Formats: sequence, structure tokens, C-alpha cells
Amino acid sequence: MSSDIGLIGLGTMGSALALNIAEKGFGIAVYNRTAEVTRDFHSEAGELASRVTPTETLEDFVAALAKPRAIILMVPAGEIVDAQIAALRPLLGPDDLIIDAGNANFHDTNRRMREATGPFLGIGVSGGEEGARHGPSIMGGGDRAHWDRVAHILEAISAKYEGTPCATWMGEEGAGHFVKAVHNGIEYADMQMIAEVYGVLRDGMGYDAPAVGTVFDRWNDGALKSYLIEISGMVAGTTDPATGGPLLDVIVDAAGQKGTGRWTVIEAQHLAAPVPAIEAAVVARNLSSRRETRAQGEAVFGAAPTPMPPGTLDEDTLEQALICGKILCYAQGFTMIAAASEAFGWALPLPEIARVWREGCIIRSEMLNDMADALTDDPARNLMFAPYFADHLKAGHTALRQVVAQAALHGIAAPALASGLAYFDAMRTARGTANMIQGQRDYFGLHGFARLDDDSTDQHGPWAD
Ligand SMILES: NC(=O)C1=CN([C@@H]2O[C@H](COP(=O)(O)OP(=O)(O)OC[C@H]3O[C@@H](n4cnc5c(N)ncnc54)[C@H](OP(=O)(O)O)[C@@H]3O)[C@@H](O)[C@H]2O)C=CC1
Ligand SMILES: O=C(CO)[C@H](O)[C@H](O)COP(=O)(O)O
Repeated sequence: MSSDIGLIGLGTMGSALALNIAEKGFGIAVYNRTAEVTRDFHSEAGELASRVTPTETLEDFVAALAKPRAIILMVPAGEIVDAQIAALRPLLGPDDLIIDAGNANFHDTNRRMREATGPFLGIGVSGGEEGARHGPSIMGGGDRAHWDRVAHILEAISAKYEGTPCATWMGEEGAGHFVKAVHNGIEYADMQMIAEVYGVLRDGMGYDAPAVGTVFDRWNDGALKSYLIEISGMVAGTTDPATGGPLLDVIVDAAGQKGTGRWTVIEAQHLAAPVPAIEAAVVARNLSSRRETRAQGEAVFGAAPTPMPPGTLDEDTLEQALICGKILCYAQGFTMIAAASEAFGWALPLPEIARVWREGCIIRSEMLNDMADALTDDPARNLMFAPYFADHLKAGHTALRQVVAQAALHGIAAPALASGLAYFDAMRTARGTANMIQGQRDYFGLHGFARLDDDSTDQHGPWAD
């Protein structure tokens, strides 16, 4: 019998997604560049193997699919996707649908849609291996009619929040991959802020890794309840089988990255959308990889972190600071999505985006449900101004200020928290300091400025004479 859907790329995500699809009752044909991987996958599929059709040539793969065909690509982003599409298209009929489910740059997805000689969707899938296997969050983009053809499968395999599928069509073109990139940008900032608080606990307050784990575990019962806090607690609490000490203490402090955070920041700059916490997180990852330079710096200037006198900060202050930092980074991410929606004419559904992020994805958290409510009330309002989050910020910004100030005083780098605080302060300063910049620009370049008493932009200072 022909399979309902096909999947190419049985790596970490593809194999988990294929099993998820089979488990939900769909027949799936699979193909992988390395045939041995396909054979192993099928032989290890257990009772799901009967719904999986393993194939070893693209021709057999295509022939195994019910028409019109739907094929998921789960291969590394970039040229590999283009090559896979080029190999596949000549074997397909005009109505056959290709779905790129990897972390593509949305500009590539836009281009692929323009160039496509048949139906094409770009969907963002989040949740890592576990999410792919048991329910990811799915952000779709492309022609709505193409999404509707496979929505029943994607909704069935997606995570559910109180029964509601976390799978939604976000808009035309590369809208799904754009939303996934911003998701990852927020993920970077959220992770960075947690790492910075870990730094304060470790270097400022002298906590060992298991004690840090206990703090995160406790916070996971409160407003910070989230997958990232949960796994941070588990990571901090894990013992290294080789040394018997904390595993965290032997992990190299250089963060990897595959590019989605960087794409978010580059796009934010194009859109002139302020996302300083995400930018700080990407910069921190770049800087973390320069281990030799940091070691040289420590040799020249002495080690930066110095312990804080007892009582300088407490766990509750850190928790409040992290709550505020998190709100501010999500506020930035959502305002960037709103800016893109307008710039690209996409009508991105902001409340729906918060809803599909409530379960399945890496940034899933309790707070996203409140964000969905706030964005439903007013999608155009910056989240930090929504009463629920404004109350959190009013109650907690002093704590954020204390943490950032004490971190700075004790040489502990906390760039994402600091940039979150600067964003908060800038966003509540009605009379800022850009009047000086406008004066400077006019002085050296006659660029003109608006006056408070006359808003035409072609005013000049007396230096113009
Ligand atoms: N890992 C994660 O947590 C997440 C990953 N993603 C995205 O999903 C996609 C897949 O990631 P992941 O599963 O982690 O990657 P893996 O490295 O685990 O798997 C890559 C897959 O692509 C195949 N492949 C690699 N190169 C080629 C090629 N040149 N031609 C054909 N097939 C090739 C591999 O086949 P072979 O066995 O022959 O090497 C393998 O099946 C990426 O875009 C990634 O960014 C999205 C969300 C989460
Ligand atoms: O998309 C993901 C999670 O949502 C992937 O795990 C991605 O690889 C994470 O990004 P990076 O590797 O740059 O940390």
C-alpha cells in the first residue's frame, strides 16, 4: 500500500519525526543518503516498522508514496536542501509537495518558493529529538492550500497544549522559517540569561554545580517554570561518570551555534527592530569560542570574577531579575516579529505564535500562556506594557538592576541581563539622549534635525552658516 507521506534524512530529527508520524497511524516512506542508516532505522522501529517503508533509491522512495505526494526534507540547511530538491523534482508530478522542515534561512525559503516548479512549504520544527519524537512545535510557511493538504498529519504529530495542537500556518513564503529563527533567537537569549545567573551563583556566590541545580529546580516551580530552566537544573545536577564530580565543571565553556541566532540578529538589523538581548546572546556565544584570547586576557588583567561578600545578593533577587530579563527578551522577539509582519506583508499571527510555543518547543514555558493572553488582548502592544508583565517588571526591575550592578562590580559578565535592563530603561525614558546625536549629525554632515517646537526635519544649528 502507498505511504501517506515521505521523509528524507534519517538523522537526529528526521528519524524521530518519522517514528512520530508512524506512531500517529500514518504510513511513511523513508530515504536516507546512507542506505545503512535506513536499514538500521527500519530494523529498530519495533512495532512501528509495519508502517514504515524503507527505500534505498529516490526512485523507489517516490514510487512508494500516495499521489499527490508529500515529502518532508530533514537535512542540514543550505546547499544540501537545494541539491536534494534538484534531485527530487524531476521524479515528481506537478502537484507533489516538498516540505523543508530543517532550520532554513527564510530568505532561502523565499527563493525556493519563487523558483519552485511544484508545491513547496517551509516549516520550522522545534523541540529537539524528544520533541520530534513525541510532539514538536511546528511553524508553517508557504501557500495556505499546500499547508492544508498536510495539516492533519502535522497537527497529529505536534505537541498539544491542553488538547490544542501546537502546529500553525504562520503565513506566506518563508514566514514559518522566519518565526522559527526568531524562536531560536529568543532561545539564545533565554539560555544566555540562565547561564549568566549561573555565573553569578558560581563565581559571585560560591555555589557548586549541584547547589545551582537545586536553585533552578526550585525556580521551576514558580514564574520561571520552563523547559530551559528544567534542563538547566538537570544539567547542573548531573554527575560526570568519568570523574565523579559535576559534569558541568568539565564541559568546555565555548558555545556552539548553527546560525539561526545570527540570522535573527542580522534580520533584526535590516528591520531596525531592537533585539539587544538576542544580540548580546549571539555576541556572548561568539566571544565564548575565543578561549585562547580570554585566557590571554586573564593573564594580562587578572581573573575577572571576584567573590561577592555574603549577603550581597540572594536567590530571590536573582529569580526576580531572571523573570524580568526573560520578559524583556520575549518582548523584543515579539516586536521583531511584528516589524517583519508589516515589512513583508505577512500578517503574522502573534497570539497564535505564542500559543504554538506553549508546548513542544525548546522555549516552552508557563509564561508563554500569559503572553498568548496579552497578545490576544492587543497584538500591537509591546509585551512589556501588558498589565501582567508590566506588574512583573515594576516589582522586579530593582532586582534586575541589583544583579546587573553587582555582577559588574564583581567582574562577572552578564551582557544579556544588562542589555535587557538598558532596553527597559530606554523604553521608559520619554526624553532620551538622541538629541545629542542629531546635533552631532547636523554639525558634521548638515543632516538636519527636528525641533521640539517645530517637527519639520530640515532644521539646522547655527553652525550651518
Ligand atoms: N537537532 C536539533 O535539535 C534540531 C535540528 N533542526 C534542523 O533539522 C535539520 C536536520 O538536523 P539533524 O537531524 O539534527 O541533523 P543530523 O546531522 O542528525 O542529520 C542530518 C541528516 O541529513 C542527511 N544529510 C547530510 N548531508 C547530506 C547530503 N549532502 N545529502 C543528503 N543528505 C544529507 C544525513 O544523512 P547521512 O546519514 O547520510 O549522513 C542525515 O540523515 C537541520 O536543518 C537542523 O538545523 C531543527 C530543530 C532541532
Ligand atoms: O533549532 C533548534 C532548537 O530549537 C536546534 O537545536 C538548533 O541547532 C539550536 O541552535 P544552535 O545549534 O545554534 O544552538
